[in-house]
Amino acid sequence: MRTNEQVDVVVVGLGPGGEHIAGTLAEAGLDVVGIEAELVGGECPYWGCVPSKMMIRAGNLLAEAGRAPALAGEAAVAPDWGKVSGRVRGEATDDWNDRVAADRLTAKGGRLVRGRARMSGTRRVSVGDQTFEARRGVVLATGTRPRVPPVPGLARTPYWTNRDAMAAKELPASMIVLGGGAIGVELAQVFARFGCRVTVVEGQDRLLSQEEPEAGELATRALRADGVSVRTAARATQVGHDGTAFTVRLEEGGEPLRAERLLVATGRYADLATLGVDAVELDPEARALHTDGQMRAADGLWAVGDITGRGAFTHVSMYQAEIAVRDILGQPGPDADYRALPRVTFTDPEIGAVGLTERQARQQGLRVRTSVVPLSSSTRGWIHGPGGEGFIKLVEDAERGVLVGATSAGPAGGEVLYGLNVAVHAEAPVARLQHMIYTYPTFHRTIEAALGALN
Ligand SMILES: Cc1cc2nc3c(=O)[nH]c(=O)nc-3n(C[C@H](O)[C@H](O)[C@H](O)COP(=O)(O)OP(=O)(O)OC[C@H]3O[C@@H](n4cnc5c(N)ncnc54)[C@H](O)[C@@H]3O)c2cc1C
Ligand SMILES: NC(=O)c1ccc[n+]([C@@H]2O[C@H](COP(=O)([O-])OP(=O)(O)OC[C@H]3O[C@@H](n4cnc5c(N)ncnc54)[C@H](O)[C@@H]3O)[C@@H](O)[C@H]2O)c1
Repeated sequence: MRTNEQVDVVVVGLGPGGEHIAGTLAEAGLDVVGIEAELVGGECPYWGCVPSKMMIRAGNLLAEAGRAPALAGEAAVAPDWGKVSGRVRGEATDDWNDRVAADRLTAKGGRLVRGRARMSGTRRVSVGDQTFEARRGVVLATGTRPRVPPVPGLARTPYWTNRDAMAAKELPASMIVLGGGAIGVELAQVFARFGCRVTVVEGQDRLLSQEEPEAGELATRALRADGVSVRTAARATQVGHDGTAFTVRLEEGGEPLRAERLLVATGRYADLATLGVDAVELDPEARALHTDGQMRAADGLWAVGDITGRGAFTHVSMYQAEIAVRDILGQPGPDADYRALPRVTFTDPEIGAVGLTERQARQQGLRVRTSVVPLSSSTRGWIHGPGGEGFIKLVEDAERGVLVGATSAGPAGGEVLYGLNVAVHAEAPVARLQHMIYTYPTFHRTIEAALGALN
């Protein structure tokens, strides 16, 4: 039987952004329905950030043990993927059970409805036989799905996406990774450290192609040091599977690549068509839902997270969620500001970046000064020895004398990034940063050297 119900707010998709909005608005006393097709919590805790970082923590331990002979003496380790998959299953994902997250929402006063929802009009959402009319409005926070490129043969094979990789109880003996972006490089390194023979096939001429060239070069060196075969500017022209192994033919010719598993990590897309956004006169073919600074996508409609195309990161989703909550509650607050958007690729070494790359800054017509200083030139980098590779790169808008972008790569590169994140966000004058006291002997002292080297 079809039912129609009025509530204050409907949140579609309960990943990091949607769950935060639904819970906070319910705590504020609104009548909130959160609709989730799969697991409350979304991609990040079950198939993304959390399990992948658990794997990386384990892989980094093995790598550190491998550095012991040069610095501290023999350290014997025997990699055991069972420990990693056991922790992912038991601690991170509760065996892919969202009971705790679902209870958290209801404890805050929100109502959870399970199912795949569609927009059916302005402030109207349908799921199964139910239609909800939202007095205040609807929030779309449905995230993204893996984009599978149209390589001939690929669709017919049992390829893996991030979800299969996160759930793997056993490690394959060999794996081809299609795509050398964040997912590709992080997982390639972890799997290689546990003994899997990995080949990364990246279409662009470097890994992490959206970051600085120096970042891609460092990632390539790091992966190769772990035994990963890195093929850049490589286009797959045919994929096959013979029941046991995958073959990938490359445009450049030669013997096809062969491996037990194939991981597709070639980016993600927002599925606006099945979400029915045409019911509110938005373009179902668009790459993302465009919003204004208060996360409004249309009358009575807000959107947050990956779906907005402003950076597919949990911290972006949470940041936008805070703004949407304020706006829905009628509280004033600043517009979303993406000038100092930080991101960290958790390879070893970590590669963090904030704001614009040098290329983006020049494309914006800025008069740019830059510097690149290796960590090895700092006392701490030299002390660290093996595993201490990294650099600081700065991008300054020379006209205004402020940093507009920076990259921090190295051990704890993502943590060192924080100071640069503040500098870009607060538009701290370079002249003031040059006369600050930097703790000795830290990795972040390299920032002082890089400020002095700007030209
Ligand atoms: C392997 C991997 C590693 C990552 N590592 C990091 C990291 O280290 N740091 C970081 O910041 N980010 C990382 N990310 C990205 C991060 O996971 C995403 O940016 C984040 O999860 C996006 O949050 P979201 O709120 O947009 O929605 P999502 O987490 O994508 O959740 C959306 C939810 O909506 C539901 N949904 C979709 N359609 C419907 C519908 N029609 N009706 C009802 N429900 C629906 C889905 O089932 C899902 O639960 C990683 C991603 C991957 C894949
Ligand atoms: N540490 C983190 O914060 C983290 C980690 C993993 C994922 N993520 C998020 O998840 C998103 C998705 O990750 P991703 O790695 O799938 O996407 P991505 O956009 O980061 O990288 C995809 C890569 O695949 C390449 N590619 C595309 N088509 C190809 C083809 N046919 N053959 C070979 N290469 C091809 C692209 O050139 C690109 O380098 C990321 O954009 C990121 O926002 C974040």
